[in-house]
Amino acid sequence: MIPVYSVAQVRVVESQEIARRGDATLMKLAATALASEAVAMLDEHPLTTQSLVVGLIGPGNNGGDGLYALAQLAELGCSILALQCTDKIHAEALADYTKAGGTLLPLSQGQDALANASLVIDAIYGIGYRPGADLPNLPRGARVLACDVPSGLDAATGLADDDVLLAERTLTFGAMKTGLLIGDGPLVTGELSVASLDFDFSEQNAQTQLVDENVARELLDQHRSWRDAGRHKYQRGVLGLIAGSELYPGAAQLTARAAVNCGVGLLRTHVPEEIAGLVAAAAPETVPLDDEQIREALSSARRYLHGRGAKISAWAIGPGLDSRTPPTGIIADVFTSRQPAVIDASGLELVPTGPSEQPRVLTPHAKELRMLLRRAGVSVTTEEIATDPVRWTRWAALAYNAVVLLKGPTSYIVAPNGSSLVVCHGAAQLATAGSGDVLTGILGYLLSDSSITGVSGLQTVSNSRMMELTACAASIHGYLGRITAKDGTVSASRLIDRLPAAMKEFGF
Ligand SMILES: NC(=O)C1=CN([C@@H]2O[C@H](COP(=O)(O)OP(=O)(O)OC[C@H]3O[C@@H](n4cnc5c(N)ncnc54)[C@H](OP(=O)(O)O)[C@@H]3O)[C@@H](O)[C@H]2O)[C@@H](O)CC1
Ligand SMILES: Nc1ncnc2c1ncn2[C@@H]1O[C@H](COP(=O)(O)OP(=O)(O)O)[C@@H](O)[C@H]1O
Repeated sequence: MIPVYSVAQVRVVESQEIARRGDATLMKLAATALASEAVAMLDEHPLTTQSLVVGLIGPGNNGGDGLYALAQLAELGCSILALQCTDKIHAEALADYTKAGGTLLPLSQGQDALANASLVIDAIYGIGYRPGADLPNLPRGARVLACDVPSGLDAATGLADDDVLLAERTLTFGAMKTGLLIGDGPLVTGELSVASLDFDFSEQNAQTQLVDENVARELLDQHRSWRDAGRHKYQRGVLGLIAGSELYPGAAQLTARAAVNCGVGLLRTHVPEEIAGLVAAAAPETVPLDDEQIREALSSARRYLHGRGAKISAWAIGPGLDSRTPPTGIIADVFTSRQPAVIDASGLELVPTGPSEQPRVLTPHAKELRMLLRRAGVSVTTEEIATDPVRWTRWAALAYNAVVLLKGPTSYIVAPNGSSLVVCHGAAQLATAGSGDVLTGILGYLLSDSSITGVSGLQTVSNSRMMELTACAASIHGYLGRITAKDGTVSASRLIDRLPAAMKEFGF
């Protein structure tokens, strides 16, 4: 997990580190990390003067980082140019840069250089940014590496000015900062990484934890064993899907196909008779599940306490249910079980508030979260949710005693105890009908697989593991969106077609 801190916390630790190691040392360390990120982006071995790196230099330490990095890049062999974007400039860094043979021009004289640049380093403003500055327009297609924070983004609030400098990559210093992950942050940072510079955050409590793809891979690997290869399909895990209606016949098919393409041991589907044929045709691997069989599965799961095998390992409830005629009774029975469940879409209208024995993940988008909160007696607008998403998601987690995943460009995963995870940097094209149904299929599958949940016998899945698996599902979904978007427009069906390849990337 990558701990995330507020800008205020970063400032506190930064001042301790400056006292310990000195300002210039830290800036040079930051610059070295920035220069090597630039080298990685140029992807030229060895660097030649053909590569021109242009630095946009601001008035404070962020500009200082940029100048030191340019000086280092000159030593590595590429052409460099600094463009002064504001009246002030960091004097010591400028002296170092000039000593390395660097030229400084006013921004107004740099248009040709910007048009020819192999790479632009945005070192105008970092965490000292106040909204409302004049920011330069860059040529279309410019490749931008942001130093610490894209200029024009408020690293505390995540709000970006309209003319924020969009980055292909952002290298942030000291620690991951909240504003890079909330609001506009994920839309403007591009690929995001941290150069920790060995800052000591041991006296600070992280605001939340970021789960990126590498972290997701580690979390998924935690309970895998070579013995997994010996499991039969029931041991692997059976997912029970309660979904679909004549009104929304597609959603159940999408979730079913997604779970099947994830490689689920067995998928059993409870859908209305009218659409059973459609679901079977869309996912012939599935086996139908009627009311009686569900009751049998639930009772056999209870008997499991006395040694008999449970037939369903996890549940996915809600995609495409008609909220006017849902199978209320059978769903209420499932809610009394101890098998983990993911509950989405109209299923959210049925989930009870209060304590429960079932480990649950609710997956609302903002409007559904508002509905969940209303059902729990809390009145809030979607605008209020957007301003403080973690707070309102936690309210729902508390009211429903469940892990709640608030979906959107950034996914917030919050447990009743207030702990939270963040997943972001999925493709914007994931905002397409049915993509949430695909997510439900992925998460349902993860919850059903014993080697992923790490539970056996009488154990039930802890909320912290439910959170981790929810973050893994969101991470796989984000990755899936990105690889699908690479070679064309995105639809839920195209996402599903790409799932086997995406799952392989996560160790399946
Ligand atoms: N944290 C760390 O661990 C490390 C941090 N390091 C680096 O330090 C950076 C922070 O440096 P910083 O404090 O000098 O702030 P920075 O963003 O350069 O800008 C401040 C200047 O911009 C000005 N200004 C702002 N908004 C404006 C506006 N709208 N319109 C006009 N002017 C505006 C502002 O003016 P003022 O508010 O003073 O009037 C001030 O002059 C950080 O991002 C990272 O790169 C590394 O070196 C080492 C490790
Ligand atoms: N702008 C965006 N960038 C990245 N991911 C997004 C964006 N908007 C939505 N998503 C993701 O797309 C999915 C949409 O789910 P949902 O709203 O339930 O759609 P549906 O009900 O049509 O299936 C969620 O996983 C959400 O996190």
